[in-house]
Amino acid sequence: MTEDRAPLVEVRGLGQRFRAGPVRLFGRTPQVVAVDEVDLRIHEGEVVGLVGESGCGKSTLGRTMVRLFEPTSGSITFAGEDITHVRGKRLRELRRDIQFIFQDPSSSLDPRRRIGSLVAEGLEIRGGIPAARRAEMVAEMLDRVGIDPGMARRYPHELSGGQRQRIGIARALILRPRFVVTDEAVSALDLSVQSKILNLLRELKDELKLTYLFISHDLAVVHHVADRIAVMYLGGIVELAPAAELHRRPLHPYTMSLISSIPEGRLAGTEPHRTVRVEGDPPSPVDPPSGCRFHTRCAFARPERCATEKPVLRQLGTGHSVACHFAEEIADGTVTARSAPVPAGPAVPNRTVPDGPHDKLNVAARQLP
Ligand SMILES: Nc1ncnc2c1ncn2[C@@H]1O[C@H](COP(=O)(O)OP(=O)(O)OP(=O)(O)O)[C@@H](O)[C@H]1O
Repeated sequence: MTEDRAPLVEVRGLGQRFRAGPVRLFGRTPQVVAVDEVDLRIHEGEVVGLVGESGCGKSTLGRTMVRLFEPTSGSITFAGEDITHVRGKRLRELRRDIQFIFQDPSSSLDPRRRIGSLVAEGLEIRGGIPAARRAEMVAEMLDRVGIDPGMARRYPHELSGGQRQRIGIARALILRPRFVVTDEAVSALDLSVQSKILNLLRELKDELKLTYLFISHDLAVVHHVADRIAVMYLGGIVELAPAAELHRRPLHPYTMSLISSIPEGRLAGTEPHRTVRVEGDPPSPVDPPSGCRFHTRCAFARPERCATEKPVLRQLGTGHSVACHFAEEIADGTVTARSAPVPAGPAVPNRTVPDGPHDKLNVAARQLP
């Protein structure tokens, strides 16, 4: 992706904190640091995938970017306009250009309203479109997302999960937005339905010239649709690279662990270079670890540096950035895993590893003390 043209969406130092519990009169009220100083640029026509474990802040980042939340720090620029704090009329106008597709269409579709009326909602709010034209536009959009326009009089509960997600997509796209955030858009669906919805999203992107931030906890799903992938851990982006490059040459131990956990065969055309396992749950975002937030689970961590100094996201190749102090050394094998024998349990299968420096690093990580 060319980096020199102006991005459609850009966030700088974006932060989102939530209060965690009641306000304390004395001492600091605890806060969840859901998104921590994120920088990200998304170009027109691009699909950027955002992956990471549950609770790492993906949804919050996506919702903040489309201004469902007002950020607590940093800035958001859309098509050259600073939209960080826009409100009222301008924020409502922005809804034409920026939309969000939710994971669970059932909960975002009012069960008392008919499909046609649900899809037309954005047009009604926008106003100025005669009812007959609105009905036409709804029929066209339903047809476009693979729903028979004759079903416009049905209610959401009469549809399957996949059909409901198609309605969710139609609702988001009826105003012809330019930027769409999809949040776990296929996670609640059966595998066979997932691939149909992913194909639909891809076709619509080309046809309607959309730009996506595609959020999913599933790296294999993201790999199918994304041009670039951002890997998120405990509020921050730890690696960002073109999709193929990320799978060929992951540089962050956390990304390696995500790739290692994908069952063989789900990532066509890629071979994991090593097996890196990460154990335990992520630490609490209320009290995140010092230094590198991943150091408490990283087999390569050198506490003297990793526990004290926060790594910045730095570029290590064309369009490939990583936030790890030792990325080069891990890649060339001069920093190896502080690995102990893998605890008893099912062995991690060794996979076919291509020649190269990564061969040295077929390790299984354990949780560090
Ligand atoms: N409105 C809120 N108030 C307080 N804490 C919140 C709020 N929304 C999110 N959080 C917290 O912020 C952190 C990030 O949550 P978020 O939902 O963004 O993560 P996620 O990566 O999208 O996970 P999931 O896929 O499970 O939704 C979590 O610790 C979550 O509990």
